[in-house]
Amino acid sequence: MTIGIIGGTGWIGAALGRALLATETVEAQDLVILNRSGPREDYFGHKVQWARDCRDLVERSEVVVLSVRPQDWPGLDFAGQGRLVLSVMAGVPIAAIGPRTVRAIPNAAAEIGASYSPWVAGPDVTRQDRARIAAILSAIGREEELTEESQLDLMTAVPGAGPAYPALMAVAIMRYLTDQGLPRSVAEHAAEAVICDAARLLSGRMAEAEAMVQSYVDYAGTTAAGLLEAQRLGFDTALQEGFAAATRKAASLAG
Ligand SMILES: NC(=O)C1=CN([C@@H]2O[C@H](COP(=O)(O)OP(=O)(O)OC[C@H]3O[C@@H](n4cnc5c(N)ncnc54)[C@H](OP(=O)(O)O)[C@@H]3O)[C@@H](O)[C@H]2O)C=CC1
Ligand SMILES: O=C(O)[C@@H]1CCC=N1
Repeated sequence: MTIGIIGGTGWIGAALGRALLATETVEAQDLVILNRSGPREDYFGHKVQWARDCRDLVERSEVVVLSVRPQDWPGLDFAGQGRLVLSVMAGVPIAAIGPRTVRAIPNAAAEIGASYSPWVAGPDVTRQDRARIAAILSAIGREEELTEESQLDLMTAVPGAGPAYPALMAVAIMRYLTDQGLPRSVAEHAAEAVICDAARLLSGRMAEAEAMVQSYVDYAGTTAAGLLEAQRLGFDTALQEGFAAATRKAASLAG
């Protein structure tokens, strides 16, 4: 299968291109890249094809990945020519791209093969197309087909943000500890212990998240004191409002 990535040197496009090569989902000679800044001799240790423009890329590709920023989409001289298209663009609807389009929302954990990439298929996407899309997205992590395109704005707002909200929490943890006089290095270790290590207890057990919070509250110790005060001051409300603002922004990108 030949795969072309428009935006293949960007944050998500490069993570996908690198993963497709690393997992041998595509051979280097079957990967076609287009960007704004021009060809590079080396693409993650491989010699790939570089397209002159969108038309050239589409002609050389069986599957075309669209990975430019939403604001660059209107200026892109793109015609799918009936090809299977995988768009990762936030906010750009299937109707604006073409009926044989799958829209997916990956996240930055694609860099380490740990993205969650929900996707929705357009009306002309076949069963074989779906299998191809699943194979491509599996190179960067887990994929899941959803039924409604409107669900993708929610996916953009929440899992699409990748490590952003955990990073915000890490910053808060480190600021609290350094404000109390701890060395920055110790604060970093403590934040990593919470955000990266302890949170692994939830892996594969998200259905138990509410019970986990409740078990700390019932324990009535130091963690309960902290959780209850954070909730009283609007911890949950602030996150709900943040997610809602991100969802509104995703919905507004369609113009
Ligand atoms: N970043 C994220 O966490 C996520 C991003 N997305 C979506 O993925 C898409 C890509 O985002 P991201 O990778 O972050 O963006 P980047 O800005 O990192 O990458 C954009 C890419 O598009 C290329 N490009 C821009 N304009 C053109 C053009 N006219 N012709 C050819 N190539 C062009 C750029 O080339 P050059 O480098 O040469 O300028 C670059 O390779 C977006 O639509 C975004 O909504 C979805 C989920 C998560
Ligand atoms: O922050 C952003 O705009 C990108 C697109 C989707 C998620 N992250």
